[in-house]
Amino acid sequence: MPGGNEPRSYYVGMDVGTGSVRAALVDQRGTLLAFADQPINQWEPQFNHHEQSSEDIWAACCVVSKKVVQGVNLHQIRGLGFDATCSLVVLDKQFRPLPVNPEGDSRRNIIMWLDHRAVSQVHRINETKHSVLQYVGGVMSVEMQAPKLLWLKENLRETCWDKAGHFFDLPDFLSWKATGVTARSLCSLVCKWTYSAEKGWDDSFWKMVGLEDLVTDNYSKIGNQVLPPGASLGSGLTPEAAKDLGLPPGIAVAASLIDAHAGGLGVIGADVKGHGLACEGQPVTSRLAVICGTSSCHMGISKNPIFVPGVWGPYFSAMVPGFWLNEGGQSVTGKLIDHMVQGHAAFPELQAKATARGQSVYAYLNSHLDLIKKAQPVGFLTVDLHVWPDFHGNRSPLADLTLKGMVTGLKLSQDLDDLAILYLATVQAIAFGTRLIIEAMESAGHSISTLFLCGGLSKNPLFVQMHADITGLPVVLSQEVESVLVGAAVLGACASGDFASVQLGACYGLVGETRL
Ligand SMILES: Nc1ncnc2c1ncn2[C@@H]1O[C@H](COP(=O)(O)OP(=O)(O)O)[C@@H](O)[C@H]1O
Ligand SMILES: O=C(CO)[C@H](O)[C@H](O)COP(=O)(O)O
Repeated sequence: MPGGNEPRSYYVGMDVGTGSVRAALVDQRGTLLAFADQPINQWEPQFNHHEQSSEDIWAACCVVSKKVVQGVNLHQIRGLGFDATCSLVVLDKQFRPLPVNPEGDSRRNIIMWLDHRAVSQVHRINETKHSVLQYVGGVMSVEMQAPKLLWLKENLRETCWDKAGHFFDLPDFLSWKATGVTARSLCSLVCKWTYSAEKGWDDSFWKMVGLEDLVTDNYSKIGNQVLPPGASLGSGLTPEAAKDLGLPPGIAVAASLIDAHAGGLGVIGADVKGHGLACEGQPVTSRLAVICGTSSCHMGISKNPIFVPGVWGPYFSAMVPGFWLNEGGQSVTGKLIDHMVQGHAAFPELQAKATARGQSVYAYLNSHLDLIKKAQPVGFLTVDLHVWPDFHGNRSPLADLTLKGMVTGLKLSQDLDDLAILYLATVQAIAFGTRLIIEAMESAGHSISTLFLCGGLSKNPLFVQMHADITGLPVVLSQEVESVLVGAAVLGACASGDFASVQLGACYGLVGETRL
């Protein structure tokens, strides 16, 4: 399809991350032509409760969509794809927001992916040892949907649970909002809801965990029409949504992806020829896509199912059709780095100095580390200071939400040098966490030769370098930094029929830079 000088077709990708909504206009060669972002609200009404508003998120989608198509011939826009975090959206029978909080604030109708309120619920679910748990690494995460649903039933029975008509994963809410079609994506249901691509829903699981009411009406509240990512939904964009988004009514809208899976799709098929990389000529199963933003998600695919204790999956066709997927994860990586840096006594000084130099605090810290390192490489500055990064539990491979963070080697001083070294130790701790996940995946049967990084943290050269140094693997950065958005646009391209599959759409991501 690609080729020729003038792009014939455009596709819009929409990526709803934790902190902001991003949109991109992408052409049929996978080139990103326009980008816009818009922050979204987050509430943390109490510790471990993280909430958002579906109306606030949709409004942000409308802002960024209109921005990226400014000046474009709307008739050339062929498709729209969404990816989003795996947050839980709650609507009543008339699709109106319902409160997920005891305050009854229905603006806050989303339980976010990193919310850890449902601890006792997930403990009871794991106690059942139900067979579906084999397909989430043996232990269900508190961040998945069943524990949160059980929490709503047990804690907000009258104000939320009994009134609820629809429980959506956020990516599926967005595609419903765009098309009026309540079909769910195979990606979200397989990865976060225990749905099996082969067998569908398992009644015995929902009954065993006390959510038997979801089985009634053939799972109407959580989805009984399931489509592969990239499938075209209904009659496409509704006139109302088209007006909201500033896009042509009727354009194809794709069944969605979770954000990490869109990022994985956006990079894992990249053309690596000519860079002398270990993975050149190797199967795509030798590549590990690491989508590193607020959290980090480690996406490895295989032709046959691989059961990795403590690593989510194996999930069939949840990211690349026809492949099994294992997803390792670290719940807080960017968020942890922000937490450590912003909470340090020297942060005001850092902020002032970075601003004076017109730099981000991370660019400033990276250059400060180069300034204070001695004869040895910068990584040796932390020889006496170490961080254990599980401040929000361990998602993979230990799969233990009770674990906490730890710092050892602190002194009485709290100056800018101390902050820089603590920042470095945190980045290294995250890279060691990635190494632990890779070791678990390889012991179970994966064979990984190259890391493909994308997401906000991939823009931090120190973060990338520490991943290469500590895992001992080459790290590939794609030419297009917004790979998650390219992944979302690939969905729209596939739904439009211009590409026969998401793989074909995704293999035009190009490698721009490598690090060894
Ligand atoms: N240029 C950058 N340099 C260093 N860190 C960055 C950069 N851009 C984003 N980040 C970090 O990445 C995280 C946000 O990741 P991103 O992928 O943009 O968002 P989301 O997690 O919402 O999808 C934040 O912790 C932020 O500090
Ligand atoms: O569990 C997830 C993916 O499977 C979450 O959606 C992801 O961890 C959050 O992404 P981000 O860090 O980019 O906000």
